[in-house]
Amino acid sequence: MTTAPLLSVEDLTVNFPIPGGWFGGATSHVHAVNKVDLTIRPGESLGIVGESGCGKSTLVQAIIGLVERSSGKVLIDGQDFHDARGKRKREIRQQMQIVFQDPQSSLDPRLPVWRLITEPLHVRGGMSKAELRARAAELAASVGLRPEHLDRRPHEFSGGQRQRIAVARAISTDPDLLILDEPTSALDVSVQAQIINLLLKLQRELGLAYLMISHDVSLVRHFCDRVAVMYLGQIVEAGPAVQVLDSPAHPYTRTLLATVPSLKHPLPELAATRVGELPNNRILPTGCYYRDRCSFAAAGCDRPQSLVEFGDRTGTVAMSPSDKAAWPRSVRCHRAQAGDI
Ligand SMILES: Nc1ncnc2c1ncn2[C@@H]1O[C@H](COP(=O)(O)OP(=O)(O)OP(=O)(O)O)[C@@H](O)[C@H]1O
Repeated sequence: MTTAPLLSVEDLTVNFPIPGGWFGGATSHVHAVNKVDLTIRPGESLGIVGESGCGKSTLVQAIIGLVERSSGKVLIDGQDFHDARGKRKREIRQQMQIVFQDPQSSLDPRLPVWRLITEPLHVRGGMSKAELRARAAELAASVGLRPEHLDRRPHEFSGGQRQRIAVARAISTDPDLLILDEPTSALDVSVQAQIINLLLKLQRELGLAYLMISHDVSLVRHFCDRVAVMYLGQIVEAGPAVQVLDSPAHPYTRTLLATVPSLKHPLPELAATRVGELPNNRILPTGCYYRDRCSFAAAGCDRPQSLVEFGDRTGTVAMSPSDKAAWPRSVRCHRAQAGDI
């Protein structure tokens, strides 16, 4: 049995114009997100990993409508929320909420906790102050805050508690999907696990789907069902998190993982990068975007590479018999597809 996707992203592209031309026009563009396709089913969690500047934040901000897409579609339950208008647009938008990295800057310091938590409901309208307070108390309890916290201001809380407030606010509209933008990276290590456990508990209780971006590959392996690896605005490899992160296929994924000492790798030689930094994303390379940095580059890499499903490198389908067994692995590298590397 397969479940229809909750979120479908099709061919999503975001180019930022760089002003400087005649009369203030754009002379060139930053190609931040390049033709990304992804899906998330109800209750599933997808992690996006990749080095700084690869386009993770822009991708999720384009999905939720915080940055303008240049082309492509974002469908929630089959409906494109960018094309919807008025009340319908707000309804679709409320199915997705975002939790940012830094709770300090995402919470208005002037408001008490009960108002912060119920801000999205306040904006939606139709609830009395007493109803909002009652809902705030329920939400606070579900994230581990106490009733006496409701009248305090954000500065009276620790970083971990502030992130609990941000999570309570994000779930206030009963969304189906939470976007988690590095949700624990601004927190002390001792507190990170508490927030992750809270998110896992809420996922079990509320059936939430998560789209998480993170630099922390070990966290993504632990937290997410599936992972997509981004390089220069493209997804270069995707599949079940454990399989992709334990036996990476794309040379870039191997390089990324070679910098994570806590992961165990079955491959003897992981690092596949010869030289260099993330290339200039104002002028996209022809052919494989990773070609100039890849020690496996060969004939054929100068042609554009497609993200193609391929056989499981470990030879097992790990998650049978659940729906998750249907997850394909895919890679954007013709040499990996052919089993050459
Ligand atoms: N508003 C903007 N105008 C121009 N370029 C931008 C803008 N926002 C992001 N970029 C560029 O788009 C590219 C992708 O940036 P983005 O922040 O999405 O990457 P990231 O993978 O999230 O990085 P990090 O992990 O450091 O947050 C970068 O080259 C960045 O400089």
